[in-house]
Amino acid sequence: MAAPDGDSPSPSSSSSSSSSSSPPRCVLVFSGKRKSGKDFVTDSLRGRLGGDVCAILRLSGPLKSQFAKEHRLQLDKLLDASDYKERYRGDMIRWGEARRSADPGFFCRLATQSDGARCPVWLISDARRRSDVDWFARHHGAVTRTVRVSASDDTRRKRGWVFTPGIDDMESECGLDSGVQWDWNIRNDGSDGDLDSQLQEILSHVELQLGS
Ligand SMILES: Nc1ncnc2c1ncn2[C@@H]1O[C@H](COP(=O)(O)OP(=O)(O)OP(=O)(O)O)[C@@H](O)[C@H]1O
Ligand SMILES: C[C@@](O)(CCOP(=O)(O)O)CC(=O)O
Repeated sequence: MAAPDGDSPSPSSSSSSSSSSSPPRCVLVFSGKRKSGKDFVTDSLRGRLGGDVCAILRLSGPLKSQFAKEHRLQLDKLLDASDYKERYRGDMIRWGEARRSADPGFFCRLATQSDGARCPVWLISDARRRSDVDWFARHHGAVTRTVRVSASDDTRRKRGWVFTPGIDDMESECGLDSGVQWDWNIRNDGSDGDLDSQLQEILSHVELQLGS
């Protein structure tokens, strides 16, 4: 994976950027469109691996937290799959892009400095831009793998997705439609059984990385 993201590594943004003394043993960077099931898939993987070894790190976590503070909004509702979040999505995208244009690694660095980053396995649940993928390649390249989660528009609609111009046709949703060679492509349209068999390969990889 290429790694030019333009932010200059500092002691707090290098591979020792987590609050852990040891760097992660395995980093999985997930991407997918709205309602493709990124959270569902990463929750499912963490459920199997266990919360003691595996943390879900959301790039949108520090973004939503700061956005909620500045705009006096309810953070818990921005974090779940609610209509409330969708109401503010456009504003959050624009707010985040202003930060990213000054420092493309801004949210990657914050997410990997959270408490969860003490775990040896990181599931980065929401890469949306090339700069996100490049940041992990640059700082944790040896242990980073990428996963694209897809679902048909029909499935996504059944999960509540409504095409919204200005969101679904912009970088936040389309920035990783091409240009990345995904290590795994997960099709999340069907039953739990279908998903389980696809996740098995990823779980085997993680277990190998952990040496178990
Ligand atoms: N395989 C599945 N089986 C059952 N329900 C699913 C499955 N995948 C996703 N869902 C449900 O679809 C909805 C959207 O999934 P999820 O929140 O994981 O998507 P997302 O890609 O994280 O979306 P967003 O980017 O909008 O946050 C949730 O209610 C989730 O529980
Ligand atoms: C503002 C934004 O982070 C919202 C992401 O929300 P979610 O991952 O769909 O819950 C999207 C973006 O960064 O472009």
